[in-house]
Amino acid sequence: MAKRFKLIDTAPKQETAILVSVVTPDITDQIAQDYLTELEFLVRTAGAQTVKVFTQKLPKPEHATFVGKGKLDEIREYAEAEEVDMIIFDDELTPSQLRNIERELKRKILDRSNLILDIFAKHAKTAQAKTQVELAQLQYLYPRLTRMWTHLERQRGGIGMRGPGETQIETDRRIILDKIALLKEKLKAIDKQNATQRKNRGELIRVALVGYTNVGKSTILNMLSKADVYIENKLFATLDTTVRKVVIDNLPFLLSDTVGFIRKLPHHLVESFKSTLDEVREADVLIHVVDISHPSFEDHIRAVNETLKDINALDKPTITVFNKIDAYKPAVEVDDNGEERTTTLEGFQKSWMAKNSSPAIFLSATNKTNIDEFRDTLYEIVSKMHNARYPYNNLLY
Ligand SMILES: Nc1nc2c(ncn2[C@@H]2O[C@H](COP(=O)(O)OP(=O)(O)OP(=O)(O)O)[C@@H](O)[C@H]2O)c(=O)[nH]1
Repeated sequence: MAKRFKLIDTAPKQETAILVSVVTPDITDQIAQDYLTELEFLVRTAGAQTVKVFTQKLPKPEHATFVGKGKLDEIREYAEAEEVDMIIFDDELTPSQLRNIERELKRKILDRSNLILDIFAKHAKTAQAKTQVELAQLQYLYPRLTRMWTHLERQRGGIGMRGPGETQIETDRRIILDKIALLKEKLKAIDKQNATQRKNRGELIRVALVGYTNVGKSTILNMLSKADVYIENKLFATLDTTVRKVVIDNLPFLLSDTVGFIRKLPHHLVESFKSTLDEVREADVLIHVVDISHPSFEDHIRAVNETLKDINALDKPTITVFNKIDAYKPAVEVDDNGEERTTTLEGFQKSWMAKNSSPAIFLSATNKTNIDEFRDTLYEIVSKMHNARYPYNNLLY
């Protein structure tokens, strides 16, 4: 008798997610929409699929449950009917909000911080990035420990790990605090090692690429150094600082790529990634890359400048590179009289130049448009610095 085989689908099922955000009066609808689009991109980068978005306008997020009771019921009904795997909130939830929401919705609950940490964990490659992510994860976990202890106990081998007179939670708190202290020590040692490495690289002029995530920094680094840097249309493809020696017309300098910036970055993450930004802090010149095809690129510029200000790097000589001009879409705005105003690329360029004195280049790394102009500008700035540093030996390598 012929055997009948049943085909079994072995491909892992993509997890589905509902996104939830609160729109407060201090942000415009456009910004609220932009945050959601960004969250959806984060979800995709993490490997899940967004199936529904819930938003609620509130003066501020509800203290106990982030959104109101009615909205929570709506979310629960939808999640149950459609069997959605997880609900993701667009802000960092407090430990008690997380507990309350979990009790109500009985599903996996994540927040923006969680999601970013997860993506960072996947992308971390060097010891430094891995240590930084682990530290941030533990700092996130510590105040939310109540529901996590069983997991930790299991990880540590369960019974027998407890100190004298400690409850399980206390044991886990101790485990976490010990681990946090250990990771901080490890990071300090790595930082020291990196500082020595930076010193040993000699006195070449140092240029750092900075910018919002996914703007094309790695593509530009590649283009200039012909290095094979990992490029992907995902957020935070670059977590580790990459440094390349670049030579333009006999002029050598160092070029580094750093972690992309993002709004609403979890506080712990900013803290633990501060040392990654040493490369930026110690650079002589910054190349601030902007994705001009993004509808909120001006907001991104502000977010990056705020971080630069935080690390005292805002006053460094900077070239602003408006990348992706091939994909620029003229912005249409309605003015106070109800008239539509279209900002063309040329129009924006003119108004930017009128307001800013530092060099700005409009280019497309993909189509190689205006690359020579960019190289020339970079050469001019770096060579001036190089010559000032080595007045008697211009061609020092
Ligand atoms: N249309 C267009 N896309 C570009 C251009 N330059 C880069 N990209 C695309 O933008 C995406 C992100 O590029 P990356 O170079 O990885 O960006 P990044 O800023 O290093 O990203 P992070 O490491 O995530 O911060 C990729 O899909 C690139 O192919 C450009 O000039 N035009």
